[in-house]
Amino acid sequence: MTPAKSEPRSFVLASRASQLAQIQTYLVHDALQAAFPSTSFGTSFMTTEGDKNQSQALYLLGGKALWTKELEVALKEKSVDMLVHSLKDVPTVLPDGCEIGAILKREDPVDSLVVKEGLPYKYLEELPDGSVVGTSSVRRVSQLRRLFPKLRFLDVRGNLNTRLAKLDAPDGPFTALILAKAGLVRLGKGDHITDDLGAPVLYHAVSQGALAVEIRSDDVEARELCKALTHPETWLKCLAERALLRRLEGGCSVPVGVDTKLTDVERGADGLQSGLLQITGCVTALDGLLHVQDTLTERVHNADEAVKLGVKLAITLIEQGAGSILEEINADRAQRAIETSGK
Ligand SMILES: NCc1[nH]cc(CCC(=O)O)c1CC(=O)O
Repeated sequence: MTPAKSEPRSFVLASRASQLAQIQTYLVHDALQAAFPSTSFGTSFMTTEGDKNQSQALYLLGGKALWTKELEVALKEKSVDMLVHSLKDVPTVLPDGCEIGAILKREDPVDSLVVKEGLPYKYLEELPDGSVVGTSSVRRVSQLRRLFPKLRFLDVRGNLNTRLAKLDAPDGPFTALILAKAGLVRLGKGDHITDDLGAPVLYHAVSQGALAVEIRSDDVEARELCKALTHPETWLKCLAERALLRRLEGGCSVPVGVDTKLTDVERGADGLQSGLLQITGCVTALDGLLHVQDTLTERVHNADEAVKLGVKLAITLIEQGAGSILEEINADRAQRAIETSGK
């Protein structure tokens, strides 16, 4: 008896249900479909804990896989096959049985300033003393407080469209917001940007601007498909950045900023052979007073070497006092958790 010919497998891509997440998922979907025209790909969208808890400051919720956990459960249960994430929202340690299959070419990773509709300002320097700048990121607040001590910073939550609506609300408190450029551009809101805030003013988040696909570690077929999507330069840069963050024991909600360059790239017949990897990392105290920063540069030939450079930078930063900044933040977070638990 000949065995029944099995149906060709189809792959379901899943992400959060926010508009940005859906756009990102369709980007990955279309790239896969173009690379593998005879394979069938579908999509599925879900709400995560991070979407539901919109009231608490993000850094108080820190350390948890807020944006990824429910998705990873579905992945492990095999109800979906590939998770599409903003890599910066993906914890540096993945659950057993899950791995990053692809990292796509990075958009510009900088943060951007968006000034409230109708106001005559374009740059942070121009904002009147006491202006309220909205962001939910301790990294942005810490670094900007240091350089702009006369501005005030206020938490703003919700997906990008919600935040932009809060900014432009006539009676709202915000003069401007700081948002990742990549998200705004992907949403088609790049024209709202009044200025880019790159290094050395504002060091961006680890992996900001890069999309990643998470798969089951035992899914050989999905891994093969993912290979076609990975951008080797972005992969090396993001692995170094994630290794730095992992060694600093930070989640997505710590004041760790980076700026990474890969230059002098050597290519061979089977792709990227090596590149000169330069990574700057910084850790800034919440009040902006303490700031530790360093840069390392090395030629790297593979992921392991990129990871080692990230770890080495973390150790250098810890030697210079980054550890005590992060400990203080963890203590502050624990204290606030106690204070809010009674409410
Ligand atoms: N946590 C929110 C989040 N996650 C990824 C992006 C932007 C897109 C990206 O960095 O790839 C954003 C919005 C923001 O920080 O402004």
